[in-house]
Amino acid sequence: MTASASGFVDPPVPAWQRRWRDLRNRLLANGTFQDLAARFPPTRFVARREARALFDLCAGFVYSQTLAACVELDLFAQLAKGAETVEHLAARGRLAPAALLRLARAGAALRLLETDGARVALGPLGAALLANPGIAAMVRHHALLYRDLADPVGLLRGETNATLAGFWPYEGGDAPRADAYSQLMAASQPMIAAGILAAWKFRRHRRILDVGGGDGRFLEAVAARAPALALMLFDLPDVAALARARFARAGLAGRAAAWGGDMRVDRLPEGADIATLVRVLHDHDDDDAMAILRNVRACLQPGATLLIAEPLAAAAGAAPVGDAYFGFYLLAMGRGRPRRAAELAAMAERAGFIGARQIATPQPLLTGLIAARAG
Ligand SMILES: CC(C)=CCC/C(C)=C/CC/C(C)=C/C=C/C(C)=C/C=C/C=C(C)/C=C/C=C(C)/C=C/C=C(C)/C=C/CC(C)(C)O
Ligand SMILES: C[S@@+](CC[C@H](N)C(=O)[O-])C[C@H]1O[C@@H](n2cnc3c(N)ncnc32)[C@H](O)[C@@H]1O
Repeated sequence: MTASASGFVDPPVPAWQRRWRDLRNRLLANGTFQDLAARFPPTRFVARREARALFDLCAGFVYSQTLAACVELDLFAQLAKGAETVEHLAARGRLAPAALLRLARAGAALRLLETDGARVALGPLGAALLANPGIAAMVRHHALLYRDLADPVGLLRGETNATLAGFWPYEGGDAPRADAYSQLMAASQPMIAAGILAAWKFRRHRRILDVGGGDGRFLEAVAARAPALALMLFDLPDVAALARARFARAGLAGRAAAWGGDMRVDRLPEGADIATLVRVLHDHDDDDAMAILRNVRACLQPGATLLIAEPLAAAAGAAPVGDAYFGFYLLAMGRGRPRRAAELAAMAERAGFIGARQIATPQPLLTGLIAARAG
């Protein structure tokens, strides 16, 4: 592994791969080669696939906004029970029928919807979205992210006053905003919890401490799977108060407790045999992430388990999610970075954990999982 000036760690590229990359790039950047490849039957398929991939990158924002329009008009929920006529959907959305049909055709091209021109039904991706209401919440939330990304170079230069940073006011205490971001996290948490619960058996533990546990949505899901487990949560004071309210509503007050404070410096509650950091470390720059890991280690007995769950950089089959999506998301948020599994494992070991290893999850696109033991 080699560390660059920015602190990012990349495996070295072998010399033969660098030579092949240079040759490939010289060919691909040559217009005559492209013309020939597009006409020559054996390479035509690849040429079309690459052109389509590049077009999709050019048009990605338009596709995202097609999805945003469907979500804003609540089309997926309206179609949950079956197809509806273009006229009916147009009237509900206060659109001209021709405008609704334009959206339906765009949605059909993106597999979100299906239409025969008179009626509109869910497409396979629209149907999948219905099962995960957190996706629609994220699509709505992206209005903030895309505003900040209107000038991506300005954002990279640190010249943009990013609105997303104001959505996540970790410093300073702001109860209404903590409520807003905790609602967004709670809406998307079931997708994350499902992956973690499929990959790790919580029944074998006695007491869990969820650090940066938000409003307790993750612990509520764990509690249903492990009925004997005692539940502890630590988060900023305004958020810990939301967790207490959720535990009371869910009838968990007898087995759950929440503490408020700063997880980087304040003493964490002791006695857990498993501590979890779910979508927490990537929000923080390296010094703070190390402070959190050391603080978690300090509250655990040797042998206790640490689970880190977050989208990983360079995840097999999901590389753009970590490095492109979360790379820019966290830049707009003003701190943190996506990390590779090996980086997180090395950081956990520097903080006093041993045996750090990656655990497979059913949807690496949504969350990666690292397990380690307190040394
Ligand atoms: C039935 C027939 C005929 C065939 C079946 C064929 C078959 C088996 C098909 C598979 C169907 C299937 C199981 C589909 C499943 C689809 C799923 C699970 C889709 C899930 C999609 C999830 C998405 C799009 C998630 C998006 C999440 C986002 C954008 C999350 C953003 C998170 C943010 C911004 C977090 C911020 C936290 C912070 C601040 C960084 O810490
Ligand atoms: C992205 S959210 C994840 C919440 C939850 N784990 C989930 O996955 O839904 C990060 C959480 O860390 C909390 N947090 C951020 N900085 C903190 C700090 N210094 N001390 C305690 N909690 C903090 C936030 O309040 C928030 O609830």
